[in-house]
Amino acid sequence: MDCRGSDLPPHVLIFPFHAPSHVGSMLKLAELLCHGGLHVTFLVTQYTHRLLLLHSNVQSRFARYSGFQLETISDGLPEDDPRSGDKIMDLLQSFGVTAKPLLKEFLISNGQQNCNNQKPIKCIIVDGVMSFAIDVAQEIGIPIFSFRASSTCNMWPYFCVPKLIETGEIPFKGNDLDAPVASVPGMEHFLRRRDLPSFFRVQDVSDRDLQLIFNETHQIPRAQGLILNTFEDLEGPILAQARSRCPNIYTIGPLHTHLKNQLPSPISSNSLWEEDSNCMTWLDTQPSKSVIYVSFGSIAMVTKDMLMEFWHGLVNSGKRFLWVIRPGSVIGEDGESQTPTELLEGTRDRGYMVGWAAQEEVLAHQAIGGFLTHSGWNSTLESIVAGVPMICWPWFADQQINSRFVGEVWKLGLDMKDTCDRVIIEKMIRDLMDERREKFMQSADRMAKMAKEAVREGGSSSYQLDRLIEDIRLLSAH
Ligand SMILES: O=c1ccn([C@@H]2O[C@H](COP(=O)(O)OP(=O)(O)O[C@H]3O[C@H](CO)[C@@H](O)[C@H](O)[C@H]3O)[C@@H](O)[C@H]2O)c(=O)[nH]1
Ligand SMILES: C[C@H]1CC[C@@H]2C(C(=O)O)=CO[C@@H](O)[C@@H]21
Repeated sequence: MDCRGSDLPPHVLIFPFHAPSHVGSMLKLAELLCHGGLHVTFLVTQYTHRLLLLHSNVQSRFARYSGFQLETISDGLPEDDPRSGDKIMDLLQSFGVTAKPLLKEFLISNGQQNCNNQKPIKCIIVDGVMSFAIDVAQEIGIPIFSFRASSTCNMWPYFCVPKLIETGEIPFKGNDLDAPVASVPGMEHFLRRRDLPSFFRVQDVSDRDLQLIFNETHQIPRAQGLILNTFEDLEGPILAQARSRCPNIYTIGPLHTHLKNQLPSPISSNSLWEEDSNCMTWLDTQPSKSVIYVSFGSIAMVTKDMLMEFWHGLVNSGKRFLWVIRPGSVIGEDGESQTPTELLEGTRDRGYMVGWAAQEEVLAHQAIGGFLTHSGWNSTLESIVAGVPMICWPWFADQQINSRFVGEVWKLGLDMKDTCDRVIIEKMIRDLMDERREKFMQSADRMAKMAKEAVREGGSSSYQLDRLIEDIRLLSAH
């Protein structure tokens, strides 16, 4: 039987980069599209597939959608390669080379298959850092949308790179990272060199990583549209700038809240590590808003010295803390060093450490009063929705600019970039949790309300998601 002309729903391929949080947010998008009546094939690397089956609830969650399937592709690496966070840019570069021919082969063979109660794939949603898929889609003649997993405030400066070079603002002259940056429209009043995405801190603008993300960003307008995990009330002014380059932007975030609003079932877990649920029991025994939650996401790595600065700062602050130390995230960890007694005692009395937690649930817990974060975009959105003020310790990429927006534009917390010092950490924790708490809580409550409003029926993100689904239907019909 040939299903091409049947009234089956359009069939979309969703293809994320294999960084865990990109897979996580695009799975949320996949679930929203399935819920909206589309058929979805989700393409992940074999490595990610194995971890998803081991630690997430993807299989049970998607079992209710007959039109969903998980397919795999190679990332070209040996199975035992650690795929560690500090190699992420190498992984991104090599994936483009490996995956491009495989994607083409996959799409051609899908188009030749007989009907399996599904139409052939007629639309692609690809990660906004994998523009090779735009080439493939155009060669085959399939419409394609780009999904950039990071913030608009991160993406926009890449569009301004030619201007920044022309005005001599990059590469930076001298060592003053506090010098203002004038050539990113919409950010003139608060952007300093140190706030630009980390790849801008180069001696030479032909630097591989800056060029890589610059090129990826400049390919996005070739797609039919750009999907962003953000909402109009959060990034409106910068979205207006971005629309001058990408006129068709769908702002459908925060995705995790959007999903929860449409499917009031238990939280979707996209974990690639085993979640430690005991920390939730520990949190249940802590007073309201007394605990600072510490996590640096799925890519960041810290040295042992940094780890010790954080540990001293946390213990010396006298506050309770829940700290995620992801397996493999401490550089050179051999487990042999002696931990000072005062740290062990301070942790026993007031702390809890885990390898991985159910972060959305943690942030929503009544005991959480602050978040010491690396300012990854998903963590930032999750904190915003939970109304939890942040201390930002950006590690790389978009985190440097997200943290500036958190501290200076949205007034949702403190920016601690470019230092890792126990005294500063202790002081910032006290500021966030005690001295300046009231002020941060006011802005946090206000922004949390706007985020929830955006995904309600009639809200901006809800409207944009409907528009996206409708556009996919229209474009896939041809
Ligand atoms: O114990 C934990 C720690 C984290 N998370 C989840 O992991 C995700 C982390 O995502 P994010 O905050 O975006 O950080 P990264 O994993 O570092 O994400 C990469 O991808 C993001 C999207 O492009 C960028 O914004 C980041 O800078 C980049 O490092 C979030 O959904 C968290 O809820 C857990 O579930 N449990
Ligand atoms: C793989 C990382 C390099 C750049 C990507 C990014 C972005 O600029 O969109 C942010 O953080 C990362 O996850 C991506």
